[in-house]
Amino acid sequence: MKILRYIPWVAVIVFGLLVPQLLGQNPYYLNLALEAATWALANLGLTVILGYTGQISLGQAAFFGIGAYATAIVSLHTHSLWMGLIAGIALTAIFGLIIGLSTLKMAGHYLAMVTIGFQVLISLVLNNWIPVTGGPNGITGIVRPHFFGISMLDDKPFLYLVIVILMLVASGVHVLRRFTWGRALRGIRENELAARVMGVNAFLGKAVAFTVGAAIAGLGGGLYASAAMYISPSTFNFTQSVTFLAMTVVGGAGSAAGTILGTVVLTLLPEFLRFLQNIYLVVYALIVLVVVVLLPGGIWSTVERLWQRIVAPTLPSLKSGSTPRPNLVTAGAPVLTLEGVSKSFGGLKAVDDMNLTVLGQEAHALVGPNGSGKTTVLNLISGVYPLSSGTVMLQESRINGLPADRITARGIARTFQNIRLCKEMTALENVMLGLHRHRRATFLGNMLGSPASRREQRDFEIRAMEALNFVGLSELALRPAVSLAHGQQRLVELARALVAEPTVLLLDEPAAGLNDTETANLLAVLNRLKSQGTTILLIEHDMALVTKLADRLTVLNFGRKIAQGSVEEVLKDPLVLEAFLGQDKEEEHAEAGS
Ligand SMILES: Nc1ncnc2c1ncn2[C@@H]1O[C@H](COP(=O)(O)OP(=O)(O)OP(=O)(O)O)[C@@H](O)[C@H]1O
Repeated sequence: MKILRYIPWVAVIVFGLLVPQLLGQNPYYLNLALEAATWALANLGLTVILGYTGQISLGQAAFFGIGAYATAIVSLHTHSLWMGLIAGIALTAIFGLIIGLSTLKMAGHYLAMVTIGFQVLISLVLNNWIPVTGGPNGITGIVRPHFFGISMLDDKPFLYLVIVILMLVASGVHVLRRFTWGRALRGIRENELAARVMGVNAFLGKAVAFTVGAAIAGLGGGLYASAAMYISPSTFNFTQSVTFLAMTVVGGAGSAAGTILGTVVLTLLPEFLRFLQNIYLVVYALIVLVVVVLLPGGIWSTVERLWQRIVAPTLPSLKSGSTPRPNLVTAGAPVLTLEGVSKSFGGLKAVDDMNLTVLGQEAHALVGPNGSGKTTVLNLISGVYPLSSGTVMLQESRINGLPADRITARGIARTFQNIRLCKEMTALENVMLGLHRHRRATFLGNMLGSPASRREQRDFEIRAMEALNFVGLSELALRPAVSLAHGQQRLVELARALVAEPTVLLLDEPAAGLNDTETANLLAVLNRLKSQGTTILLIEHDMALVTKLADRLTVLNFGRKIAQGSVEEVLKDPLVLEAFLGQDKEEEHAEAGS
């Protein structure tokens, strides 16, 4: 029932608006609620950075602090909290962007170290830049606004204001997750290389995630400063950053609702544990650990799973008869040209002076013994590796030297030998990621749930369903990729490449690991693609499949091209026979020896 889907929204809004009423006039609880609501904003920033994009930030309290101080200082000078908030958001966004830019060179633990360093630096500045920050004494007398003529000096109306702002930001973060940019960020988290090859500029995505995540924390910090009317550096230290991280992870970093839940739970927990006096921190830490270990997706992921059992998501509709269309090029015209392409890894020449021309609408197979450089050729074409020398032309334009996402945008799409799907995302979402290069809606539009974002979402859903239907998997569209069989995962990858409407489709051993039935099914799909005029460059060890599909064949051995031509011609070539027979003999020896 569609109406059931709105119940969580209504429940959240009613609960949020009831909280100030339920707390009555108790100043302690009102303060606690104000604190939790502003912390929840800092944590929503972390949802975008960590939960969606998978980037560790241990400096969220620094962003929160920069927002608080900038808001306090500017609002004290201008007597306007709104001016203060704008300054706070802008300044934290700039700092967020700077940290985000460091992701070009840093990832994982190194990035975590950068954010810790940033946190420590900001704490030092807040403590020691006394003329501006007031040093350890902090800043007092921070203004509270008038809003539509209502004074916010009382905690209760101010709490209402903060809760409304929190809900607006939370709904922005929530809807971002399902639209194009949110999907791209999640793609970066789950499989950055796959996302890049599907046309996502991962560096830009991470920089934007940090900028937006920091700006949201800055907003939270500004509201915190106004709520407390007094700030000092001790509120924005490393311990607070760790607390923010714990709140986000315990609730569920991957969703806005989980983040708010985690913030509420870990704000209230110390209150419930006060009776334990000295050992309450130990118990607090144990509870956090237990939740993190037992519920890796956070408390909310369990709630979400239960909810999906009650309200099962419905399959998007399919337009009958439509199929993904390749970007057609003239049959027989050169489409993809490699000239003098070489790639060395240290002393090893994996590809050596390779020349290759793929013609329009042909299926061209690249074969050769193990380690002969086939996958490296595909990696060079798709921008995964830079070339050591040579050029790669797609029709008239040179594509080597471009980043992978721009090469995809020019018309190259590929699959991988070792399947690279975003495993926690559904098959449908994985395929929709392949449509990233066709996006129109902006990041902000996605967060605001703009009509353009909604239209794009519907259009992408239909196109992705068509592609899944084309490979025979539309019924499994809503299953997480990780739950699909190996052969099905290969077809999802193929569907993901098809929706990009490539000029040239690169397939790296699509039949690897498939049984006979799955291989026959794959061959039928590839033959249908061929009959539509798709230009295909394929690596494959299954020579039966190659013989049935390929128009021409190029053979590599030790990184060098040793033969090229029609399948029949090439398979009679003595050099080719020697290369393959040599390999067979090696394999026989190996088997005899084992
Ligand atoms: N990133 C890398 N770093 C170092 N060496 C590499 C790298 N990628 C490939 N190589 C080496 O380059 C050579 C060619 O590897 P490549 O994977 O292109 O061969 P292949 O023909 O695709 O093999 P297979 O059929 O087994 O997949 C191999 O010796 C491999 O070890």
